Amino acid sequence: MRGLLVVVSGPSGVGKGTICEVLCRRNDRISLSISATTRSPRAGEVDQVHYYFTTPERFREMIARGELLEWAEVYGDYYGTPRAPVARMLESGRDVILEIDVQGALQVKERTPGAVLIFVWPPSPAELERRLRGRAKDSEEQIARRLEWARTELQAVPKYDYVVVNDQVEDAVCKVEAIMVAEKCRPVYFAGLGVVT
Ligand SMILES: Nc1nc2c(ncn2[C@@H]2O[C@H](COP(=O)(O)OP(=O)(O)O)[C@@H](O)[C@H]2O)c(=O)[nH]1
Ligand SMILES: Nc1ncnc2c1ncn2[C@@H]1O[C@H](COP(=O)(O)OP(=O)(O)O)[C@@H](O)[C@H]1O
Repeated sequence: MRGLLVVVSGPSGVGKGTICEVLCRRNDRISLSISATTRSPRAGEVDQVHYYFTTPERFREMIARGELLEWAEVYGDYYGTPRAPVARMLESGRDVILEIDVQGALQVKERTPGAVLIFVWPPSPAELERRLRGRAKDSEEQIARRLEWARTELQAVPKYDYVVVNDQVEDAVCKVEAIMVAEKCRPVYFAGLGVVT
């Protein structure tokens, strides 16, 4: 059976990366898609592991060749999902998580029927700011920009299928796992197996 395509979005610092890492670590049928980006690597980030770090020229080539499932400009840099690895993993039956922004998520929703969109939300605005600062990976200017953008992203929440509040990481991961199990029991998921024609 084809894998499930799950989109995880939410404001910067809410804990998307933390949730997805735990989810993939304990479910060996779930893979995280590696995005391409023109942003510079942060300390500790490894090319081809955390992102495919690339130039704006190369990124524009990928767009022109149709190599990206979706792409968007976020905080002044380009980010996009390489299409081929995602298609390969889904066809082999693996579930795939795209940790991407709202603009990209809505493109996936339009182009990929069956994709499940999950929005991760903080327990409070103050806690979001605390996490963003606690991560200590962004400048004050970058933090202000990310908090401002969080207010814009909030408007897209009704277009998502689910909202998961990330209070305790363990609870949030369990909720994402539960959503994935439930989505795999929808009749539409069995199209092609003779259950739905
Ligand atoms: N549309 C799109 N957004 C992405 C992609 N990869 C990452 N993003 C989003 O880009 C934003 C910035 O990501 P990043 O630079 O890693 O910063 P962080 O979210 O603050 O850790 C986040 O909202 C990510 O979800 C992608 O392939 N496509
Ligand atoms: N449920 C949580 N409670 C407390 N801190 C958290 C929680 N989830 C994530 N964090 C912390 O918040 C910071 C931002 O998390 P991260 O996963 O990098 O966010 P994002 O990927 O959404 O930008 C990290 O320091 C992380 O350890």
